[in-house]
Amino acid sequence: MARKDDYYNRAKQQGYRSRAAYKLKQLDDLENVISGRDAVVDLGAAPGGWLQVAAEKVGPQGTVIGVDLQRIKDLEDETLNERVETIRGDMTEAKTRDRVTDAAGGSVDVVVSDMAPNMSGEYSLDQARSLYLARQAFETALELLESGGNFVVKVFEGPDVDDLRADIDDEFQYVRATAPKASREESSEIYLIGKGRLTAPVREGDELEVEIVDVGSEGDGIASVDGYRLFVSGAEPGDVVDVRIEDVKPNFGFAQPLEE
Ligand SMILES: C[S@@+](CC[C@H](N)C(=O)[O-])C[C@H]1O[C@@H](n2cnc3c(N)ncnc32)[C@H](O)[C@@H]1O
Repeated sequence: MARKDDYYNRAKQQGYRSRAAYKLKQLDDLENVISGRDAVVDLGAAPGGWLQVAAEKVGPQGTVIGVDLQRIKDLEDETLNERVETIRGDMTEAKTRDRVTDAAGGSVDVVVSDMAPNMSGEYSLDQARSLYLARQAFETALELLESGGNFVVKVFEGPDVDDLRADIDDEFQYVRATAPKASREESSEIYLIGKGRLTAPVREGDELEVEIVDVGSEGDGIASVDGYRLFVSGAEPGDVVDVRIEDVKPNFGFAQPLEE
């Protein structure tokens, strides 16, 4: 196994602009964040290590939009560079977020953020700034992600990270926190991965009345809640039933009738 300091040398040898490139590779190995043909937004993208990895992963039919306060130089590899667009701006400003939304054409499959504040050396201040940047990235993800889309965000460990994690969990199928091997040993950064953006109008545990309008291939009743398909076990077309939501997937969910 490579020692942590070896990532710097490896990046040099393999033509990646930063050792951070290996963090995105490891996060993607863990949770399959980026697929071929995806449209990806990369926040805090300079100097461009994650951009290179994302451009490789999306393939010739995919696109990557990189945003940073710093100017990002064109990628040396012309084939990869064709998939990439860069925006110079501050993600805490509405005008930058508007530019990103325009460039994305309204929606994308993946939002990743490696944004980090300029370090003051005072941990509590740096941590609070990191959390603020992570919250900005989360807002951007909620605005841009398609149903089923994925989100990765860096944050420094500390107060209120659990709240951020819980908020991500509410909006995705699940959330996972991890510190990739390529992070420096002394680093207090973690990455939160939100898998499967939920745009469904219901959440696990909700109770509501639904009308069964169809029957599924396995005999479950099917209700429609604002166009979202809900499978209700033991119910038949025409029934009006009070149900509890048991499981919410991006494009359909499961519910159980409540006991009378
Ligand atoms: C750790 S570096 C990113 C490294 C990058 N993922 C790579 O692989 O090369 C963090 C970046 O976040 C950027 N950043 C910090 N605050 C930002 C903000 N408000 N808007 C946009 N970018 C920001 C910094 O300029 C810096 O380039």
